Amino acid sequence: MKEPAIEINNLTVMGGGHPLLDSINLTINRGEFHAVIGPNGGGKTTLLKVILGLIKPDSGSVKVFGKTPEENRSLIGYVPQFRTFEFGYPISVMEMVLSGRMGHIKGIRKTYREEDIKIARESIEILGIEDLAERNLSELSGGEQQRTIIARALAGKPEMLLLDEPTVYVDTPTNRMFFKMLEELHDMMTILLVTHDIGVISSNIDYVGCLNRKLYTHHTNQISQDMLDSAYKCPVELIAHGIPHRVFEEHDERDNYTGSKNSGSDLKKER
Ligand SMILES: Nc1ncnc2c1ncn2[C@@H]1O[C@H](COP(=O)(O)OP(=O)(O)OP(=O)(O)O)[C@@H](O)[C@H]1O
Repeated sequence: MKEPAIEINNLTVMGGGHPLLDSINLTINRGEFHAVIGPNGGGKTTLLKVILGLIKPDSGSVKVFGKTPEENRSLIGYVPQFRTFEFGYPISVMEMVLSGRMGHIKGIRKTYREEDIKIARESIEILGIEDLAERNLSELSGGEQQRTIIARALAGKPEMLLLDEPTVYVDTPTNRMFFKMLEELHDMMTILLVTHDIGVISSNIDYVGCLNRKLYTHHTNQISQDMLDSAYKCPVELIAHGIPHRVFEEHDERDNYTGSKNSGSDLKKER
């Protein structure tokens, strides 16, 4: 029987007098890989923060592995947006990854134990960045920094990984490696990835949701133009099954877009 990792029912979150999330329903079962796409400001980060228990719903309910988000937050590994990190600090990769153990050390004096160091090393190995362990974070490439902050999330020994715009600062080859790595992580845990970049949606994702205050979940990893239209309200790039295979809708800049023009099968150009 399927065990829900996340169960969200009729969730509404208000901000500035408006709904930031409006009557959201979402179930993610253990072991699934979900992606939520949507435009900037569509509510993706807000959704992740509700799952983490950092933002309280105005109405509706959220369960994380059957309990409140606060009760089970330690089961979640959170990879926040890159811009929330200060990579200029003189801190090594190992130190950064070890900081992911903080929540697991009891007491006021936070001293890393041998077990913490062992788990941090394992996380570094999973991400394949052993060679970088003693390097300063500020010297690394965007892709290497990306691996480091994911290793930090893994150091908390999560059962689910939440990733917020994980590919913003990485180039296409790094993106491909990133998805290969996520595929491997998917064998170990449940994953929810949110992004405004539909180019990151790959064939190993089980379900795609489109979020723009309201959430539309699709039981497919193929994004259709209608799905995008409902979330973005304007023509955007469409990616077909598999990362390198991109399809673009014809887009006339002079058009004032008012709604759905093409179905997925009307797509014409291919690179
Ligand atoms: N505390 C708040 N009060 C009022 N409005 C807020 C609050 N927090 C966020 N917002 C607004 O809610 C909307 C959703 O923000 P959120 O960060 O969830 O979007 P997002 O989809 O993650 O965007 P991006 O892709 O740009 O990161 C934005 O318009 C933002 O300005």
